[in-house]
Amino acid sequence: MNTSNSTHSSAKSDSSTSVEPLEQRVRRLEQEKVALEQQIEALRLEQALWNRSTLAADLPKEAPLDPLPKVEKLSNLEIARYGRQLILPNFGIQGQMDLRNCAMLVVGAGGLGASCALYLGGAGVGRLGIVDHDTVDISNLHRQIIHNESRQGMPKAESAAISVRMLNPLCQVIVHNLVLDSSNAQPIINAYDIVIDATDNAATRYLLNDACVLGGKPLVSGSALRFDGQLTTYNYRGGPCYRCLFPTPPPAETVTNCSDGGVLGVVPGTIGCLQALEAIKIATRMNEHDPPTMTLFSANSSTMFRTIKLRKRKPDCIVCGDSPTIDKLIDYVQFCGSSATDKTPDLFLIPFQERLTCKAYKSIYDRRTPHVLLDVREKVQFDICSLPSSINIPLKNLPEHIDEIKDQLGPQQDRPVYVVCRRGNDSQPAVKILQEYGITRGEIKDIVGGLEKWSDQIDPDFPKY
Ligand SMILES: Nc1ncnc2c1ncn2[C@@H]1O[C@H](COP(=O)(O)OP(=O)(O)OP(=O)(O)O)[C@@H](O)[C@H]1O
Ligand SMILES: [Zn+2]
Repeated sequence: MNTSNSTHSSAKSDSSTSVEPLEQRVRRLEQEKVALEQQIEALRLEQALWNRSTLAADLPKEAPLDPLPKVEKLSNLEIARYGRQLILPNFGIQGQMDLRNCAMLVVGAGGLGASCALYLGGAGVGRLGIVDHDTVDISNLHRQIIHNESRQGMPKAESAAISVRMLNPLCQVIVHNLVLDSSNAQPIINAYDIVIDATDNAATRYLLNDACVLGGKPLVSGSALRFDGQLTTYNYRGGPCYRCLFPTPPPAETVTNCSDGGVLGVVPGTIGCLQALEAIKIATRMNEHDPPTMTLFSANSSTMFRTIKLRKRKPDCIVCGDSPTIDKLIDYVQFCGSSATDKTPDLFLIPFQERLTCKAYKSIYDRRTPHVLLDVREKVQFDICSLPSSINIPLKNLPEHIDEIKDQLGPQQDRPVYVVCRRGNDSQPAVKILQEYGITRGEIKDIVGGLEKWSDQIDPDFPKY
């Protein structure tokens, strides 16, 4: 051991004193130049973070219709960066080259897309497209860790691209700051090898499914809500497409999003990581012969993960079957009854004369007119914030608690009842229920726009969540 070491070091010192051949010197300097250029690029990105407009202007905005240039050799910088995964058996140089030569599209830079895009960028995907139409909001940051406090109001696709480029300047990131819909999806999807569905709405799920079937792309799909998540790869190696499993969309009113249902931040973070893993496995052909599966995650259960084997594609599926009837993208807003941008639509279930504006309620409140203020949100929300002297009975429990309201109506049972909720949607069916029970001789009205509008129009100190 000692002997061999000393031989090595003496050989080294010999070579360091000898003159380096010109050709070798040129090669070495060229490599150093590339490494320095990459370092300059990383520093420039860091500096540009403080100058948003410079960086934003610099990001590629169009779908790259040119194919990703194929490389056949990793640079020394790449070998240093990806060393820990390069030494993995069954991954190695070939796996890294496969990633380097792969273009992936992450649709949605929200809860799922945040962890997914960061891990894909970090792993060394050659080209990463990021689609999102929305901007960064403070309420995103508990889970969408690709964004940060200083990027509030910035387009999410841009913010996500900055984070990925700062993590790994070798990954080419393409920003698609747009609503992906039938008019633009197909050429964008066709420009990538693998598509990741990190969105949150039915219209986009069906759109992505059909575009991936028509474009022949695997679709790594994830979802997360509250404490639960789900992961499936569609349209891959003879497995089913999303329509094979879910031929019709759920009724729009039964779909809950994170804003209404809540979500624990690490849940989409976990599913997003698994989506990145699935995409890496596809790109590098790992576990090629595994059957198609659906993985269910539940943070609340002791086992947490459950994997179900899926059947092959359905021969009678209208998009991936033997005789498909869908041969181009359709109107997914009409098909699903809701659009990608409908966050929480305002419902109009009762006539306007049976409703109160926030300003009208404020004057009733200021005049101290006797009344009952009924808050029909869930208790967990009522505990966050509430208006003074309101009573809390959640909408779903209302029929069993009618007597509690009657107790508040005064000796003549004639006090008006005003109903409030978070956004002015649940308060309307509550008014209908109270009317059916005929609980008061006074008026029954709800507050338009609910507590969110109260915060916007009356009391800016009232919290919004
Ligand atoms: N068709 C689409 N085109 C572009 N972006 C989309 C499309 N559909 C969904 N998205 C994006 O996917 C992301 C999904 O993220 P997530 O489920 O975490 O919800 P969110 O809208 O960020 O948050 P919240 O529901 O709390 O307001 C969002 O950023 C949304 O803008
Ligand atoms: Zn199908």
